[in-house]
Amino acid sequence: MGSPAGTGTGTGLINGMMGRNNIFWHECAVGRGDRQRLLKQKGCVVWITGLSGSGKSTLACTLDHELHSRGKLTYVLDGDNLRHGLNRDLGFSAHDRTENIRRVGEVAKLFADAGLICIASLISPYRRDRDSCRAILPDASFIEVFLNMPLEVCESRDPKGLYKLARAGKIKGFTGIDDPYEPPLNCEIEIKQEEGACPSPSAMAGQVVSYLEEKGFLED
Ligand SMILES: Nc1ncnc2c1ncn2[C@@H]1O[C@H](COP(=O)(O)OS(=O)(=O)O)[C@@H](OP(=O)(O)O)[C@H]1O
Ligand SMILES: Nc1ncnc2c1ncn2[C@@H]1O[C@H](COP(=O)(O)OP(=O)(O)O)[C@@H](O)[C@H]1O
Repeated sequence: MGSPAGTGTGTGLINGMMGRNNIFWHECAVGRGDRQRLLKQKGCVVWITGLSGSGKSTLACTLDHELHSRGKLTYVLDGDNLRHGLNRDLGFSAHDRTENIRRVGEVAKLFADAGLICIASLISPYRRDRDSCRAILPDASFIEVFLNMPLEVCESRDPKGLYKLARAGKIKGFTGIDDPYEPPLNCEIEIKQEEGACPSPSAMAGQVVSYLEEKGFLED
């Protein structure tokens, strides 16, 4: 299943489909289904979006640990971390954020095709960019998780002191302060405060694990 739409024939080149600029798609005999059977799980992308300080990295790592302890193969793509390497040339303009999300979406797609449960945690403030990532994944294998924490909560946490700098005008274009965040309209999972309290990291991860179990991603 190595073709662009995940529907390859398993033999040789698929002419026409990717024949753009004389570049063709090459199919291998071992496909996504074979890898999934080996791993006893289904490849997918858990895409965590939310404001800085909403708990994206905390959820990603807690979920990673929980799935790993259940014998599942996972990999975390964290926005902050990727900006040290793959995306080190990008800043925080709308154009650069879009390119950031496009690249991470493509990498996440490869991990999912490899059969892994890929956990991506990025602010990803633009709906259109998240939807573009969803569009390149096979049906239902893009799971958007909205960490819906109020700005006041995120700002009061401020573990890196960035909100303080943004309020002081020392960082320009900070998401939620003077740069936009577009909440999802149709996400698979929303994590929010209950009676004014944020769920614990293990409760947040539990919500995602339940979804993955229910939809059959934790078996082949
Ligand atoms: N201007 C501005 N706006 C938002 N965030 C900023 C900014 N400058 C630096 N940072 C730090 O970068 C982290 C977000 O990187 P992402 O790759 O997730 O951002 S984005 O998806 O491209 O919007 C973000 O990490 P998290 O706090 O983990 O979200 C910040 O630490
Ligand atoms: N569910 C939670 N309950 C309480 N504090 C949390 C929770 N999730 C994250 N935090 C704390 O909030 C801060 C920001 O979390 P982090 O995961 O770094 O957010 P993000 O990756 O979205 O910037 C950290 O200090 C973290 O310990």
